[in-house]
Amino acid sequence: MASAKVRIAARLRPRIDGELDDESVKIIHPSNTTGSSSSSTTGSSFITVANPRDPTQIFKFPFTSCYDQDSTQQEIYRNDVEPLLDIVYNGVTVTIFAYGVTSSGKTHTMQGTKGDPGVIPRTVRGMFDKKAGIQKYETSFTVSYMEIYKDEVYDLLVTRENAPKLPVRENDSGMVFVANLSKIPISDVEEFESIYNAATKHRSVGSTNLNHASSRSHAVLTIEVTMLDHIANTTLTGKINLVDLAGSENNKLTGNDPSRMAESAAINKSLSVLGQVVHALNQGASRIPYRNSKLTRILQDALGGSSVGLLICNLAPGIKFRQDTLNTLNFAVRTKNVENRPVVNERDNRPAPKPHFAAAAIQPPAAKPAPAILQAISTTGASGSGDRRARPSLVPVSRSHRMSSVGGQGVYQPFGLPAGGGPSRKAMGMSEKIAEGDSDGSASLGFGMTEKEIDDRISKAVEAAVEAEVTRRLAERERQRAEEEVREKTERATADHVARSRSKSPTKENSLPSGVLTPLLKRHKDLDDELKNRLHELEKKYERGTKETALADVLSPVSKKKTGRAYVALARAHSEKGDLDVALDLYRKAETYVPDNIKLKERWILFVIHVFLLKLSYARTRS
Ligand SMILES: Nc1ncnc2c1ncn2[C@@H]1O[C@H](COP(=O)(O)OP(=O)(O)OP(=O)(O)O)[C@@H](O)[C@H]1O
Repeated sequence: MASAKVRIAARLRPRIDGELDDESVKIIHPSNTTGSSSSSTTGSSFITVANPRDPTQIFKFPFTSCYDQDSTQQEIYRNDVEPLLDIVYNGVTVTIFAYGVTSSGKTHTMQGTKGDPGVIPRTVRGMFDKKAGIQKYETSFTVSYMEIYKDEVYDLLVTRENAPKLPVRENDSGMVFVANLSKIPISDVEEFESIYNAATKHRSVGSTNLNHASSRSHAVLTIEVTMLDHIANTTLTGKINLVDLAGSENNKLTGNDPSRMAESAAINKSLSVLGQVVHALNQGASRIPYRNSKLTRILQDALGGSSVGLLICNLAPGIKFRQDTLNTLNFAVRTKNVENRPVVNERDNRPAPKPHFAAAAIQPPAAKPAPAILQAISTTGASGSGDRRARPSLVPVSRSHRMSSVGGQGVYQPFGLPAGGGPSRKAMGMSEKIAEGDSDGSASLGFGMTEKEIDDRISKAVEAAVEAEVTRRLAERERQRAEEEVREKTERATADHVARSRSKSPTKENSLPSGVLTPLLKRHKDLDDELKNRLHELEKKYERGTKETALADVLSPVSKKKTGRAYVALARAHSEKGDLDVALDLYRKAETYVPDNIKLKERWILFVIHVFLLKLSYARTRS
């Protein structure tokens, strides 16, 4: 299956007023190219950076596209962005992101100014220009625009006061998407510009020592093009994500106040997770930490996924940025090894074959398996094959979508649609053929049966299946009812017992006999430091009787898991000491942190039953 590496372009911005530039960052073009940028075909431009600690040592970074201080917005668009539009028009998702330290020129490159527009406005114009040359489809466009601010996603196309935090979700096929994000239809460039200009004002921007209009969020603009082919009855969906990342920051240089610091911490954390994702992909790690930040979850498709990626690295020339420049270039070097497996998003709009023919006793000739990349990809980024398989597109694709892997020589070769006639088409052919029979349903279909006989067989098979399903559901309902009854009884008994012990000793429920951790920690020498610290914290908190209420909501998934584990360990320790009520409560608390952990739920229910039975037998013995 053809793969495509993430393409890299690097751009050095000009020196700005008051900035000291010792010219230690240089763009070197091959002698045979004219102008300020290399074409993407020469591949021999490179960037040199002097080591900040030892200026005699020069680091060299070769990239296919390098742009110096005199490069223009048009050059970048023409060389690196415009060729990607054909890919979008072939039903593939393209993601372009601008990366670099704060004030390195990301927003200038992506957004630009009214007089000197950047990648975003040029891309939209280019998309509309290309549409005119495509007669085959009925084409429509939509725009969506979001920002990720302090690891929360907001819709930039709604007014700020009304903008709720949007959840990032995964559909049944493992596609990551932002729920409830608006998608506005656009019919021309002017319409786009009025929406975009208004929305950009909603973006979180603040002043720092390094940039008076510094982006405090990551912004993701998506243009989706839907192409309806009325003759073939298919829909092709191409997308381009244009991402202006917030810049990494050194708080000593930015002079950030406490509120800027909080923003800065979120920015630096998400960028560091981005680095970890790239590192893990390069290592062929079994777990890629996409889920550790919203940014990487949303960009999952562009890194090791099914879209085509272009990373524009923005560099600032000032002396004070030297280390950041090296960090950015090192990130670019690592990213250029990341491989994606682009797929074409095409949906067959023809009605599915009648279900009874599909399920019939007569089996149509076995269709070849669809080249659906979705079958082969890991949907969570956390599963374990270890290879660098593509992850799914950001596009939530309906089940009827046909996803074909993109063939061809490389990312920048425009490619045609895969030839028609996939399995669904074959199945369709079959049903069409059967439907040609006589209207009285008595025509022989060449399988030794009339259509009526086939229908009878199918009806019987369906009836039997329905009956079996009804029986299964009734049994399941009965089982759940019985379980519920046991649980209710147990809870009632436990509540009575707790109430009784409370009346005897009001503080007992929250008290933790000191030293309970010592034997536990001795036994579990393998507990890591973080878990140990967490246990100590919990012990203290428990002694103070602190309420857990909203804590579970604010922790990261990893912290929640660790806290859940810590509670389980404490619960066990208490259970072994015979403090069953305390243990019960701790299990319940553990469950609030990891509500999806079925094993824990089972363990908790068993424990509740165990306590209930113990108490019952104790009560019987006493009476
Ligand atoms: N190629 C360029 N030509 C002229 N000016 C530029 C260029 N690139 C950046 N600048 C100027 O440099 C300053 C910083 O650029 P910009 O705001 O785009 O940086 P940024 O990387 O987006 O910063 P932040 O991460 O803080 O948002 C701006 O004043 C911008 O106009």
